[in-house]
Amino acid sequence: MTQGTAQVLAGPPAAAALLDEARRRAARLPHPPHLALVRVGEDPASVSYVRGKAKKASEVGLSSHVHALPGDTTQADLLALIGTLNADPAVSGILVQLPLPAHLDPAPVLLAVHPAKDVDGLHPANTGALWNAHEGLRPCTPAGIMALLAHHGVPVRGARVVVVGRSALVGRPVAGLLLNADATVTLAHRATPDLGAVTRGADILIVAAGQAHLITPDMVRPGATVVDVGINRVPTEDGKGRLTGDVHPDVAHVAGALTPVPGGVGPMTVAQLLMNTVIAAERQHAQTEVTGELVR
Ligand SMILES: NC(=O)C1=CN([C@@H]2O[C@H](COP(=O)(O)OP(=O)(O)OC[C@H]3O[C@@H](n4cnc5c(N)ncnc54)[C@H](OP(=O)(O)O)[C@@H]3O)[C@@H](O)[C@H]2O)C=CC1
Ligand SMILES: Nc1nc(=O)c2c([nH]1)NC[C@@H]1CN(c3ccc(C(=O)N[C@@H](CCC(=O)O)C(=O)O)cc3)C=[N+]21
Repeated sequence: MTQGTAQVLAGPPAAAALLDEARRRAARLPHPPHLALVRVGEDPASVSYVRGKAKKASEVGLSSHVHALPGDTTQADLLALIGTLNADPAVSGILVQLPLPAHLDPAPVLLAVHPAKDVDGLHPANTGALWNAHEGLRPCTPAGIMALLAHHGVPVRGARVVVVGRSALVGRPVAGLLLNADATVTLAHRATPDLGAVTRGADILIVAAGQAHLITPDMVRPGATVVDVGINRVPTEDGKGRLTGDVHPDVAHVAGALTPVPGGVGPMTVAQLLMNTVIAAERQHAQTEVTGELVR
């Protein structure tokens, strides 16, 4: 049997287009949008992601500040910082990097971020808006996936889409965005019987399970578009480890198109965060023009 190789849906060129738009729109505002990045503790992945976000922010002309809190920060102290950032008119967007240390409860923290500054799109006001197709800030990875599909010309309207994973950060919101874009959406999770039978029904398969190589070639419809959201660190001989996705590399012989890891969804997440910061700043500016102040 001759096997094909899937088209690579590369993240960097699609992210560059999004970053260009963010840069252009930021330059039209009277002040550069400001992103407050809140990190608690020293989780190495979080340290590296937050550093990457701050670096990209400066590249598109946004200002940013990393609020690095010690690992033993109390819930009250974290909420107090968010309150200060909410009240500061110079702050356009606030991102609290997840996961938080185990002694902190993320739900009240996400609730505390003002919805107009919630550039992660995780406040219930924004998730509710998404599910009802109302205006709001959209979560970065899901919105980044939509931008990646659009950039590469993958049609969503009418497509049968299967999303593996139902987290608040990825699975649920990407399903909502796809539904809003007129896809027929199925959500699968650990209690889904015969996962392969479900995923084989997908024209577009989105995998956000956090399980290295969960999706094997037999689980993919020939010619399908596969979006691999998973970021799994696997050990290597040199001890440094390497990143791999939730999709087995051999899926490239079955799929029509496939996002790589790294270099697929990851760069879109960061670009969309900066786009969201610009959108938040634009809306705050428009509101200030009308009312003379930011309504809270
Ligand atoms: N590239 C990027 O920008 C980003 C990448 N990620 C990565 O994406 C992955 C998912 O992240 P996140 O959504 O936060 O993870 P969570 O662990 O919060 O959620 C994982 C979901 O996958 C489901 N799942 C896990 N194993 C299976 C299985 N064997 N069969 C079916 N469903 C399964 C779980 O089901 P159940 O609900 O039943 O437990 C759950 O709904 C991770 O690797 C993460 O690192 C995350 C954010 C951004
Ligand atoms: N409040 C919150 N919002 C998030 O958006 C959020 C979060 N918490 N916690 C963790 C996850 C994970 N996440 C990623 C961001 C960038 C890459 C990324 O840039 N990845 C590169 C590789 C990076 C590398 O080499 O380490 C790539 O895939 O090419 C990956 C993952 C955002 N998350």
